[in-house]
Amino acid sequence: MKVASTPARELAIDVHGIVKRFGDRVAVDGVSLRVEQGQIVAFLGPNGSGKTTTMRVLCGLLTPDAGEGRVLGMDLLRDTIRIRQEIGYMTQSFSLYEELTIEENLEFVAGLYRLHPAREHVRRTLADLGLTSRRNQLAGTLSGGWKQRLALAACVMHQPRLLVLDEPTAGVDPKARREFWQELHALSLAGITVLVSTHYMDEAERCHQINYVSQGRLIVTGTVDEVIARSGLVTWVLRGGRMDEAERLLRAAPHVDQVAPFGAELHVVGRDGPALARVVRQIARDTDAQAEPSVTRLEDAFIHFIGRGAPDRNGEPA
Ligand SMILES: Nc1ncnc2c1ncn2[C@@H]1O[C@H](COP(=O)(O)OP(=O)(O)OP(=O)(O)O)[C@@H](O)[C@H]1O
Repeated sequence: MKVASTPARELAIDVHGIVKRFGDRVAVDGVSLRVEQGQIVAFLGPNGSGKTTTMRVLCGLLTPDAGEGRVLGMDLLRDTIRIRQEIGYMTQSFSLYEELTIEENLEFVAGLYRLHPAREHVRRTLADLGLTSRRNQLAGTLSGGWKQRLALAACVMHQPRLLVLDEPTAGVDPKARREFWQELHALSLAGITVLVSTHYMDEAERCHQINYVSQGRLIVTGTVDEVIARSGLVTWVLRGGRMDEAERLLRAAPHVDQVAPFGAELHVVGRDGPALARVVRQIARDTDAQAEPSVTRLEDAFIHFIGRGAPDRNGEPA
């Protein structure tokens, strides 16, 4: 046993070369990933890029066609039943019994998982998720945010070590989304590893690790800062002056990869820093605008990665 190579923090996920095919379609294409225990990990990418399939393979719900690795210290290929017992999975269309109360829904789930004593598991889960005062409310009368909180309660009641959430906040208002993310961070602090797919940049920015998926491949992995740095992009902001004209000139200018209006500002992004600076300063002068360098945002980095998308294996446009 090589003690010296033991990582500082235990790895919840350590997989290599994962491939998953559906017929001729390669949904996951050679994914390798390491995730430390207790991290919140985002999967981003266009619809159909393989986020859900990747997460399903990683939590033992789908068997990969190739690849190997360990999840929660167990063998991804041999220990799938044991891995599944340790995961909580919230699908895109989580289902609740609308005609049952919050408490009755959780009692039902406790029965499915054969949790004993069920009453105690339900009581603890209601308290942990801030649902106790609403426990007698019918699920069908809950707002989107509370329904989603109940769905989260249902998938953490059996105390999983790995939580898999497939676009959990789609259609939920900003306040409820923020509260939901506070819950995820509390779970993370308790040592639970969270895999979450999302299309929201602000949610990605709340994660310890971001994975950008395109056509089944991991295009980039890292922290927010690492992902932005890997894009190699430089950003300038223009304000004041004749913005319509500035935008038109910038779109036609060399060394400008992206131009995006934000309120009264234009964000201009490119890869060649000195060349971009020259172009932006000239156009700012010509349009009576002020120009200054700015911080590259995650969204700009992703738009850059989308544009570069990996070669398509499935014969569809990138
Ligand atoms: N059970 C299945 N049988 C056949 N093809 C599938 C199956 N599940 C997924 N696919 C295909 O695999 C590819 C990846 O799908 P997946 O659902 O993983 O993408 P996604 O990034 O999660 O998409 P979305 O953002 O729309 O949820 C798609 O082309 C999809 O049609």
